[in-house]
Amino acid sequence: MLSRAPRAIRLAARARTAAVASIPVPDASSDARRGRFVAAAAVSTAAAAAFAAANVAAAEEAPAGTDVTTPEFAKRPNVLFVLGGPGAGKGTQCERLVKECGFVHLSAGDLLRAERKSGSAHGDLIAKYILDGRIVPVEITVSLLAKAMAESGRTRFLIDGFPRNENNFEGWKAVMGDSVDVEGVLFYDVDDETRLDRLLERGKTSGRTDDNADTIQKRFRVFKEETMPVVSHYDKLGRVFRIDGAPEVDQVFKATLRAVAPVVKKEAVAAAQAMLDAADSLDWEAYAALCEPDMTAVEDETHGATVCGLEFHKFYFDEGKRAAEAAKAAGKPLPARRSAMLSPTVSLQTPNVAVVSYTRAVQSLAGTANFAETRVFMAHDGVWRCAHLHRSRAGEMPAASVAPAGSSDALHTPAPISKDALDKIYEAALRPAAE
Ligand SMILES: Nc1ncnc2c1ncn2[C@@H]1O[C@H](COP(=O)(O)OP(=O)(O)OP(=O)(O)O)[C@@H](O)[C@H]1O
Ligand SMILES: O=c1ccn([C@@H]2O[C@H](COP(=O)(O)O)[C@@H](O)[C@H]2O)c(=O)[nH]1
Repeated sequence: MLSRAPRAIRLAARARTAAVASIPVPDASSDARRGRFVAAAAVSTAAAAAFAAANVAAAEEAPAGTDVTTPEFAKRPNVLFVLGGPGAGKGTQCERLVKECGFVHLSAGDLLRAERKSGSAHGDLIAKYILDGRIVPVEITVSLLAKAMAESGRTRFLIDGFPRNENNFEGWKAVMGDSVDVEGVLFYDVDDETRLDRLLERGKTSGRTDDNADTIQKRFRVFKEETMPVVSHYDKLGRVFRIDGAPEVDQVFKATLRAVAPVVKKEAVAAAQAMLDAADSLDWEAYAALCEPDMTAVEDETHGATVCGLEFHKFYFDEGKRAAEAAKAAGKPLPARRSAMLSPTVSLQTPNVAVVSYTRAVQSLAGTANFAETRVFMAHDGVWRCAHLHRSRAGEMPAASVAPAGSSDALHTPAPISKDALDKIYEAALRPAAE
């Protein structure tokens, strides 16, 4: 479940990185090949095999049954690409997002500079490309990103300064496939003149070989000609969060927080849905991983009292499991339950506190019961946990008079919620009226 995700990502990325590392990297003179997706095709074949191997390995390590109701989205890391011309303030804003929202910041440029310094076999090549303001072969960059993502053990990333061109974009897709959710692009818009001033100023102390007037002009040209088409691609998909990066840093950060709010809200809804799935499948381990240890709760079962801690809730999981085992032993139909989240709204109190309210419709053969639920979530290092739950019964409908024959067994394993259904949930959850 959620707590296991980083391990699965680690396994997948380890295999991917190994596959990418084995791809020969052309030397700096073979520029004619760049931009024609040759590298991407090479990455693709190796990565496909690596992916299959990593996914099998991850599945083999999974405790039996824990994956039954984990929606796909809950297992995948979220990625926001951060783009903008050189000197637009990407790194500055990412640093603030790390501090205030628990994102992991991976600057492709920083990773390349570190790789160069590490004495890697690609060191000279990287140094030459950076000095020329050109884009380093995608095999190197993607493998560094995949490795860093895996090593972080986390699931919420800002990938800064990447993808820099179409070839980068194809290389990323070939290696990452559907294993991550790219939420979109944070795009910092700042005119050339301002950025040039900033970079020349930064160049006085940065020690960067490319913070000089000559290389800066080359970088500006590469940005316009190669990176802007990637931004346009995401623009057409409605996935560019455009931010005016010209005002002072604090003001830009306010706009940045507004831009990331939909992504943050989506995560909170996903955490709530994962809790419902865990409850339906009586998966205590998964449920507990989504709770603060001192979670408070008011629900019909507490008769108006506020309970604190997890023991109260664990009782129902333990008893539910016992009832299921007893039913199985007696050859009776297994009890089954499935929850759907209806009309969710999310209110972000801070970037790390979200109030998720919805109607929970619980289906079982005994009938359908609706509950009004509110869950308050807190994020630590980008991981959401429930700090408070309020549930009230909101309506009930008795069982349909005729249940389809044999349906009880089929229902025992609740079907994972579909991507389409989730998209609808998110659409509803992210309506501005929720604020
Ligand atoms: N809003 C701002 N107003 C004024 N200066 C800024 C602002 N944002 C960043 N800076 C300064 O501009 C310089 C470039 O910022 P930063 O390194 O964040 O840009 P970047 O987009 O990451 O650049 P690059 O792509 O070249 O790495 C830094 O010296 C930074 O302190
Ligand atoms: O994906 C990438 C990112 C960076 N590069 C090279 O590094 C420099 C500096 O990048 P910054 O984002 O400004 O730190 C860039 O001009 C490229 O030469 C890259 O090739 N691919």
